[in-house]
Amino acid sequence: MKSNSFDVLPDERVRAVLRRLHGEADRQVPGVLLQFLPKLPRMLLGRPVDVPGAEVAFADKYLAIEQAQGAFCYLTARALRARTIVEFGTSFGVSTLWLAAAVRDNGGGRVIGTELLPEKARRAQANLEEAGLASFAEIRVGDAMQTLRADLGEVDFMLNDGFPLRALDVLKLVTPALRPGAVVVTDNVGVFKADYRDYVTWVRDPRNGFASMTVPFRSGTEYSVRQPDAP
Ligand SMILES: C[S@@+](CC[C@H](N)C(=O)[O-])C[C@H]1O[C@@H](n2cnc3c(N)ncnc32)[C@H](O)[C@@H]1O
Repeated sequence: MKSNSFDVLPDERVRAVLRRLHGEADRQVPGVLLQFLPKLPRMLLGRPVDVPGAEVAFADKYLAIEQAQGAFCYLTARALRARTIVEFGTSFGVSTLWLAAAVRDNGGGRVIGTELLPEKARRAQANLEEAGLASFAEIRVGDAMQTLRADLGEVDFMLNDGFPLRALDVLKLVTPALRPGAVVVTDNVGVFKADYRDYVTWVRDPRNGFASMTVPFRSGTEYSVRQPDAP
């Protein structure tokens, strides 16, 4: 049977906004691939490609998680009964909408999103409002290494979807706030293998308090669970 990721969402208003946003994101994919073309030789040689300031080159691009990943995050957050979710990398808010819907359907709470670029954060806020989810998300504008430094509360779920360069630093910053059993989902570890090598090595080292594996979504998604006996 053909899967329809949007079917997991009970609210047609949220489904309608996400359908539009995923459509726009999908139409940008060929342009994004073109932008990556010059980096292809480095990727094939197993070298890192992320560079400081890369956000600016993708300022008009969604770079969103795919629909199935959105549904997977929504269902995971529902299963965890997540009330507090941290998101590194909000962009135009596609993942934020999936997560805010989960928080609302769990009875309330907040998604703490983070976006470096103010215009992207503004668009994400407008999309949350259109979906009726604005009161379940707070988008912090600026570098996640600063904006996630305080006021997180006890975190049930984290989507680590900023650029790879900062992924491990941001995870280390948020880790003390993760409750036992919290889940961390990190997109693109398969595509940006070299960029995420240190991240994956760290999160899979049991001494750091996670159990972790790659889930075979198109781009390779690392799925990590904070262990109850974590240090
Ligand atoms: C892959 S996109 C996020 C896509 C989004 N999660 C979605 O599914 O729609 C990554 C985003 O992280 C933002 N970003 C990169 N580095 C950042 C940083 N240090 N702090 C906050 N945001 C950052 C970029 O501007 C970009 O919009």
